[in-house]
Amino acid sequence: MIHLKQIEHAFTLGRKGNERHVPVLKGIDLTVNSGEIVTLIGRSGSGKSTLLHIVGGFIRPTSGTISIASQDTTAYTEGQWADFRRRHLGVVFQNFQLIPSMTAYENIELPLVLQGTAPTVRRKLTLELMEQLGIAEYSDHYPSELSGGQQQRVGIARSLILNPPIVLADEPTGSLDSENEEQFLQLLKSLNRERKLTLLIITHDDKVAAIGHKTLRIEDGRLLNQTDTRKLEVIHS
Ligand SMILES: Nc1ncnc2c1ncn2[C@@H]1O[C@H](COP(=O)(O)OP(=O)(O)OP(=O)(O)O)[C@@H](O)[C@H]1O
Repeated sequence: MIHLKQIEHAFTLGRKGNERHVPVLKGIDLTVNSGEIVTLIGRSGSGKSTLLHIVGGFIRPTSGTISIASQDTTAYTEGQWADFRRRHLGVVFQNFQLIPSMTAYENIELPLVLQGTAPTVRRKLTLELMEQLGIAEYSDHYPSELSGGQQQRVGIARSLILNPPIVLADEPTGSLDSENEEQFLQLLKSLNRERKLTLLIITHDDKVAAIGHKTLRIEDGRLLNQTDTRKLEVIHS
């Protein structure tokens, strides 16, 4: 489903004429199969976010190839990536990125509005998903009126509303307490089971890493070992 081959990335720092290239990713090969949860663990600064931003098309790698859902996205323009993301990818960020002036309901509905979905269909889909994620009662709440755990659920609902087959999550439990973290991890596991959602999650938290069918460790821009913690068949049975 996601195939990265020999991805390298260097950031350019410094003024023009005096630039420095700082290599951050140094030849990453990564495969995420359909219906799999892959967790990527590593220290701060190891290159996790850069890698996820490359998979989401927010950063163009210096070299290497990217293929997602059988499409070679390596040379996509920003416009092509935006279109591709709408059809294939949901993205959950650590700080939720909810729009403060919109209610929970409006935040979740927004991708459907932008897509031009009819109001009655929008309402049905949004309410159904809020019900499924246990946030229906917070419909009229603004983000500032929600707890961290509730905001995170709104964030994931918004990333799921267009029913993407793949979700990318950057430190999704970073600001949750342990009880909310546990609930959120259960939610991700059930979405994986019920919707066969493919998940790529980056984290520095062992508890989050443990929900992966496969856990990869990144160190100084290189993937180290690959641990198949459990077999997919066992998880899905
Ligand atoms: N836009 C940028 N310009 C220059 N350097 C950057 C940029 N973004 C990241 N870096 C550098 O790339 C390296 C990897 O950063 P990245 O954010 O991918 O790490 P990370 O593993 O996600 O860290 P954290 O867990 O702290 O979020 C760091 O040394 C960082 O300083």
